[in-house]
Amino acid sequence: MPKLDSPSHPSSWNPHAQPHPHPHPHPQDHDHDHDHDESDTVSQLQLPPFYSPRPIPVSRAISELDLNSLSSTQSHTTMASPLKSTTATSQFQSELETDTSLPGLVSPAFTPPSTPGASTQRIPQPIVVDSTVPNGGCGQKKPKLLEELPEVNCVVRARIPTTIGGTEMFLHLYQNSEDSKEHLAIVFGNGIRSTSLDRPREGETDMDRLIRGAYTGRLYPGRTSSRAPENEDGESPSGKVIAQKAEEPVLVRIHSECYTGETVWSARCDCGEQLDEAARLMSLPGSGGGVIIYLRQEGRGIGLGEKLKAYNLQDLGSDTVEANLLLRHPADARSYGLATAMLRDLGQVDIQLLTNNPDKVRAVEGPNREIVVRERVPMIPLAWRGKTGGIRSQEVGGYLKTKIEKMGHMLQMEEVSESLQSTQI
Ligand SMILES: Nc1nc2c(ncn2[C@@H]2O[C@H](COP(=O)(O)OP(=O)(O)OP(=O)(O)O)[C@@H](O)[C@H]2O)c(=O)[nH]1
Repeated sequence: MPKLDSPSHPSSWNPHAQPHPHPHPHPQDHDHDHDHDESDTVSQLQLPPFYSPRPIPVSRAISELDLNSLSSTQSHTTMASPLKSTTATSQFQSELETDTSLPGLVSPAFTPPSTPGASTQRIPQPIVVDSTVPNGGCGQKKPKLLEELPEVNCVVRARIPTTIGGTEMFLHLYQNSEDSKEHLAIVFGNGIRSTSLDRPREGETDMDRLIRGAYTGRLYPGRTSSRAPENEDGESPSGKVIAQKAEEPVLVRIHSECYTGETVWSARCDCGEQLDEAARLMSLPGSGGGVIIYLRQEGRGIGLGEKLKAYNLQDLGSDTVEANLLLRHPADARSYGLATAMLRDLGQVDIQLLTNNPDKVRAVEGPNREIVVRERVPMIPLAWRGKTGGIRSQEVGGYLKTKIEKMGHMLQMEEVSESLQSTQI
């Protein structure tokens, strides 16, 4: 039975407490997939005193960063040669191929942002990764994983026509053996099915199956059978369904909930933009579709309330990692075992992962490499690519800088520097 959530943080603080070297994890995350060595991180940090964070405004703190001293060659991707993606869509592929100045594999160089009219419409090139070898393009850290994957069960799915060029997706809602949250799989493509959803339930009727989404083909008024007629082609009169490409790794994004970035227009992070961009790529004609695993681990697993406290600490001068530690949480309290189990349930074992986070690559592969990440597609902020609609703020610049410097995210630092310098609040 799913366990109920319980507060993960003591209600009272010890004003003399230092950031805890082994902070109490989020209840969902007791498998400690994520192996940040917090004690190391804490000892390396020049943390402000608990009750007296740096008494300077965050905007000034960021503008005072020594941007020139930042390494522009930081790289975690050291595979020997760029391999052309086997999975990119025809449009995706042609965008890549026409871009003759595409970045190299090791440290992709991107168009400096913020030059009006200089938009190149580039999209990031997939990078081959291999977690079984050192320097395989996904960091060195071995995540601590549960020995067995959690159980997951897709209880319902429904067709959702989207605002993204009329493309349709199927929203799958899961229950699991680890927590009581409603984790989701957003599936673009008509060939991807959930094994647990399709499994017959004792005593259910065809109408029960139709209502919980365990049908083939399409629903229409008056339909009574959960099995589609043989000749049904899966097209709807109003929507576009992306056809999955057989035998090719599907594009996957594992996304953690961010109420602030996805719902209330926060410019503190790039979460909303990343979700939109993942959906856009999976909606491209010929893309083969894709899966967004949407995990309810708000605030890197510490919950919304604690994240809001962390934002106040950030306004008082801490960065995103320091703020978590000051609140006695890990820098990152997330795990990805549920994502691994959900992807397996959806029949996706070879994947192309949209991420900059090296720990995600290793963690989603699971304790016995139940999933294999074949390629990583970097998530380059739109603003850095000269695209419109990208998030520009001092806060997001500082946030990305910290993710690169302290969390090992595979983005180039010089781009953050340029982005920060050109920021208009
Ligand atoms: N604690 C904390 N969480 C934050 C902050 N800003 C964003 N988040 C959370 O960070 C998470 C971002 O998750 P993702 O975008 O899936 O992943 P990521 O680790 O950034 O890696 P990518 O795959 O490269 O995007 C979400 O759960 C956000 O709510 C912050 O300042 N503090």
